[in-house]
Amino acid sequence: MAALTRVSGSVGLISLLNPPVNALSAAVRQGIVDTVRRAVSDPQVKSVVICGQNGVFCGGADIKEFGGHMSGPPLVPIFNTIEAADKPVVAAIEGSALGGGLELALACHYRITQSKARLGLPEVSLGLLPAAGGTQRLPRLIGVPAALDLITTGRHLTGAEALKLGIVDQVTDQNTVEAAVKFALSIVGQSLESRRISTLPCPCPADIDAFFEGVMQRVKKSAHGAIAPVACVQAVQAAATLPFTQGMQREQELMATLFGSGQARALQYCFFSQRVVSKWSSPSGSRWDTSKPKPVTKVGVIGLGTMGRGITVALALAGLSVVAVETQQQQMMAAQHAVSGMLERTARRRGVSLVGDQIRYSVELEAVADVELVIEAVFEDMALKEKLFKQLSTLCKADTLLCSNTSSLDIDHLASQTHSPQLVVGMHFFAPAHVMKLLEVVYGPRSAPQAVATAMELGKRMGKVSVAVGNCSGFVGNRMLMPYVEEASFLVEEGASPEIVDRALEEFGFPMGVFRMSDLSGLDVGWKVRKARGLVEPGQMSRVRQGRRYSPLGDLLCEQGRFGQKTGRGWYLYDSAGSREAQPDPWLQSFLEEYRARQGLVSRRIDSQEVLERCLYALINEGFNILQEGIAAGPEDIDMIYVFGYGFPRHRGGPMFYASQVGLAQVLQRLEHYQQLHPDIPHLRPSSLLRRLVSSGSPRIQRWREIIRMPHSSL
Ligand SMILES: CC(C)(COP(=O)(O)OP(=O)(O)OC[C@H]1O[C@@H](n2cnc3c(N)ncnc32)[C@H](O)[C@@H]1OP(=O)(O)O)[C@@H](O)C(=O)NCCC(=O)NCCSC(=O)C[C@@H](O)CCCCCCCCCCCCC(=O)O
Ligand SMILES: NC(=O)c1ccc[n+]([C@@H]2O[C@H](COP(=O)([O-])OP(=O)(O)OC[C@H]3O[C@@H](n4cnc5c(N)ncnc54)[C@H](O)[C@@H]3O)[C@@H](O)[C@H]2O)c1
Repeated sequence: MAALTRVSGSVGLISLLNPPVNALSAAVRQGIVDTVRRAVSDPQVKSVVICGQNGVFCGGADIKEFGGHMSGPPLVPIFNTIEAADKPVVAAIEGSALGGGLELALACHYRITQSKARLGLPEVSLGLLPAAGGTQRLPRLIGVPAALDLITTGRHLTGAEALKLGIVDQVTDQNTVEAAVKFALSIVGQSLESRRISTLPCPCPADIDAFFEGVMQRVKKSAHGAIAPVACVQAVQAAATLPFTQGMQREQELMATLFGSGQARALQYCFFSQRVVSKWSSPSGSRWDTSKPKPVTKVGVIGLGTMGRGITVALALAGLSVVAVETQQQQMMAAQHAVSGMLERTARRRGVSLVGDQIRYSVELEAVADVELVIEAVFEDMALKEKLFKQLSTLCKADTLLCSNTSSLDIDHLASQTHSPQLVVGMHFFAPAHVMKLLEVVYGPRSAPQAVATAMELGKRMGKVSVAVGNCSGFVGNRMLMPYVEEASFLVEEGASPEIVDRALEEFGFPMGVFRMSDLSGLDVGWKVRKARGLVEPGQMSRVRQGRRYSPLGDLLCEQGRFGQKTGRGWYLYDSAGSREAQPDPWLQSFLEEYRARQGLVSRRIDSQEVLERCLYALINEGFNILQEGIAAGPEDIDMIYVFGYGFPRHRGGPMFYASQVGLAQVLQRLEHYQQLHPDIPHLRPSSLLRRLVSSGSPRIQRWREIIRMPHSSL
């Protein structure tokens, strides 16, 4: 899995071969040991170049090996041997040098890279740290602050950025291996003393203790309970304060604490799930590998409110031409201004040039007549959308895909308004649409495989994690959110405060609890939806609606004009309208006391365990219903939707993975317990799929799809 050839007379060229990313599997590691030994002992070899075949240097350790028994030679001694070699070793980096791949390059004496190659130490995103010397060599090479940034965020750099930071010695736009071989020939016989990074002193900031204290505080705050970023800081601190050998020992100790952790398992599950969801399939049998996307270069966006603006920016940044239509003149002007601002800021942050001239604005719907795909983002009003889809179906080209950004309305019904229902799918973006990574692609029974494939491909071009899901009210994400939010309100009726509920969820790892989140997005949004569903009875306090338990608390707050941050009060109090600093509101406390008294509710103490169980198990239970109905193809789809769209802590793997870690039998038992206490709450009734999985012995999450597909008795 690694080959040695002699090129240009005296250069030993070692090529890693393990497609697609030359991951450092046991066989590759053994290959490196053997080829390095041969190259070093061959008198005809004067210098060495290490490269990867097929245009990729190395994607790091083989993550698939982490789940099982690790065999084969370990990386640390291999890299130490390379660094200690008395012949110059040059890394020729094409494609990617990530994780162990970059650590291999850091053990070499020189690094030459393609300008567009991706370099980085992304182990933290897998719940690990760079444990083949990365935490000790990188700070010695580029200094502590820059190394900390890369190691604690895991972000990737381009070759050009890596050159600026001093990680590589040369960047080329020519053939990288040829450039490296030429370079290797030119340095034969030169001293390697200053090229062995492990022997260099570690450049440190002045007051090192205060510096690390500050860094640790910042990292802990943004980690939301993830342990790997904290361990990364500790490892770099060891590089800054200890000799290399002791630092390496500390790196290994810290890695040992992370390696078998539940968080590492969850994060590695997320890595593979993100790839699993791109391989979509639908119950009708259409699949990613048999459905060819239609080429799309020009897209129409209808409605330039909150969502339409972000979608326009996302499309333009992906290099597509956009025709943006808004009927309200004033909105149009505001939208043009907002889109330019978003583009400028994003372009500046990404270091790319502006792409605003690809957008054409119009107040006439006819402007989209020649686009290949339309994304509708007008008000959430079925009558309005029906009319629009009828018009679009007539005025667009016969093969134009018509997509809706609706958050909950029936995609099949919209499709039925058009001449070609097979060309209609949902493209459900999340706000802000140019930032949020999630895209739910909603197919109906009549959607053509090509329509789904095209929407999925377009999502990918915009850098989204696209998940294909079936059509139902709220699709996957919002449907599961409903029981979660409802449970939170029930808990407040029963005696909790919004602060108690939010604190428990934030300690679990959500960036915001239910109530802070509702205040941010606006209480009126849910109010409108409940009104449309006929659930709102103005001024009424009844706790049963449409035959099931209902909490009117949100409606009562809206009736008081409390819409959240935008009005300066909602579940919390804010200094002023638009302010973000949430304070507990004494008014709300007395309002709740009065409410409970009028309802005859006796307030009780509610602890964080109950908050987590009631909110999360209700959400998870709905996830099982969704899987059972085939709305999501597998647990990975649900988990990626929650991680990328709803802030579910990635280090918990998503709701379904979390349930598998808690134990399905335990989740079932607690749901049964709460259902007995609250028989009027239907979403606490355990899903029959959950029961089936438990009676099948609670198999690993990777096996759930088999059980879901198995025919079963409905008794
Ligand atoms: C490389 C990429 C950027 C390429 O992206 P692209 O879009 O082109 O392709 P895909 O992402 O679709 O990938 C294609 C295909 O390849 C699979 N794959 C990718 N990378 C890997 C990998 N590293 N390992 C395995 N498989 C990989 C991917 O799954 C796709 O296949 P699929 O079938 O799913 O379609 C991009 O792929 C990417 O970003 N890859 C990951 C890069 C990364 O994160 N690298 C870091 C890996 S971790 C690492 O390197 C650790 C090192 O620091 C070494 C540490 C040594 C530790 C050894 C263990 C010590 C244990 C000590 C504990 C002791 C405990 C005790 O004492 O008990
Ligand atoms: N806001 C969110 O967080 C969010 C998230 C996901 C999905 N959505 C969905 O996206 C859609 C739009 O939501 P929004 O929050 O951007 O709404 P919005 O009220 O901010 O904007 C809607 C825009 O559509 C325009 N419009 C109305 N009728 C039109 C027509 N016939 N032709 C052209 N423009 C027209 C309005 O003037 C307005 O500018 C809704 O279906 C909503 O459910 C919203």
